[in-house]
Amino acid sequence: MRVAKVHRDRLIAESVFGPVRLNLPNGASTADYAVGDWMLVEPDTRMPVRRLDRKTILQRRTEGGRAPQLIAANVDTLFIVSSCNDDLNPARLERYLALANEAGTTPVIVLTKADQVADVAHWRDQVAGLQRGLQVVTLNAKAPDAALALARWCAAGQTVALVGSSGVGKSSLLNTLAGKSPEEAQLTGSIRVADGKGRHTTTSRSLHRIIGGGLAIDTPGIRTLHASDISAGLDQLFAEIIELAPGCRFRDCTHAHEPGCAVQAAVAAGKLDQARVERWRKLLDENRSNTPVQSGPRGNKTTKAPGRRY
Ligand SMILES: Nc1nc2c(ncn2[C@@H]2O[C@H](COP(=O)(O)OP(=O)(O)OP(=O)(O)O)[C@@H](O)[C@H]2O)c(=O)[nH]1
Ligand SMILES: [Zn+2]
Repeated sequence: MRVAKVHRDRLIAESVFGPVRLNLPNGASTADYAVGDWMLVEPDTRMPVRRLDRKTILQRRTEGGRAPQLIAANVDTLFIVSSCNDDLNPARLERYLALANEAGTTPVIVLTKADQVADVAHWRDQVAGLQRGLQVVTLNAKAPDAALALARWCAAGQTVALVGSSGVGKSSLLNTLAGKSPEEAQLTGSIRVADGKGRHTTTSRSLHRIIGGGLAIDTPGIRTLHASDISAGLDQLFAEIIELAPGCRFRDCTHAHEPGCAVQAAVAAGKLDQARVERWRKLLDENRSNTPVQSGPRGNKTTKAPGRRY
């Protein structure tokens, strides 16, 4: 079965027979499970036997949170949704890219509301350089052909997740991917679930079947994202800067003020955007101050992560 919804007190999974409420053993926490998890379940008791190893895991730390909060598991592609308008924010998109990289999912930037602008290339150009090899799709989230534009990531066996700020068109896009008109979406936005007592309760759904045969996970509630617990994901995001560092005169160069700095030289030569370097530094600092490091023999002490320099 595949976990479709994680509530504080219960887990709903999709089985070949439809949605099923799982029974967790005493003391088990639903917070240990993520939407998208694959579970072996004992059919009679509906108790989990085992959670299968995760291929990818999207997670983030909430303000003051002791453990990262699981967002979604086994996501192949993360659709990072933004719109062709002035709300488009490179720093915010870079946070989502770092999240995707760290999780092991392939990020795709989806720019909605392309039908409302004359010059789509202008908006595409603003995001294309945010990561090497980054895939960018521009579309109208409400038009049926949006599903076609994203079809290569939505085939059977594929799982996508959607993230992005409020109002960028995630719900619209999800409905289009699911092949639903807005009226239908209103009616079918929730599913009926049989609980242990044979009653039916209605719950909003997080795992959606989409045309093409894949599955989509929506992620309501991720309004703001702060970088934390990221390591390789940042190096991948800012590869063009990281690769310059060996050319600096000092091995512990901070690329801020040192003589012989290859990063500053690239900025001066117009090969690297100063704003991009500043965002990189800010994200590194943010990640560092939000990431507790485990220390001590039992790993129960939390201290600030040591400064990491390139
Ligand atoms: N013209 C046009 N309108 C769009 C597009 N995408 C979304 N909209 C409209 O923008 C508004 C917000 O879209 P939603 O799909 O509700 O956005 P959301 O990201 O789900 O927002 P939250 O539910 O707040 O997270 C709605 O009025 C949509 O009809 C698009 O590509 N083109
Ligand atoms: Zn340097």
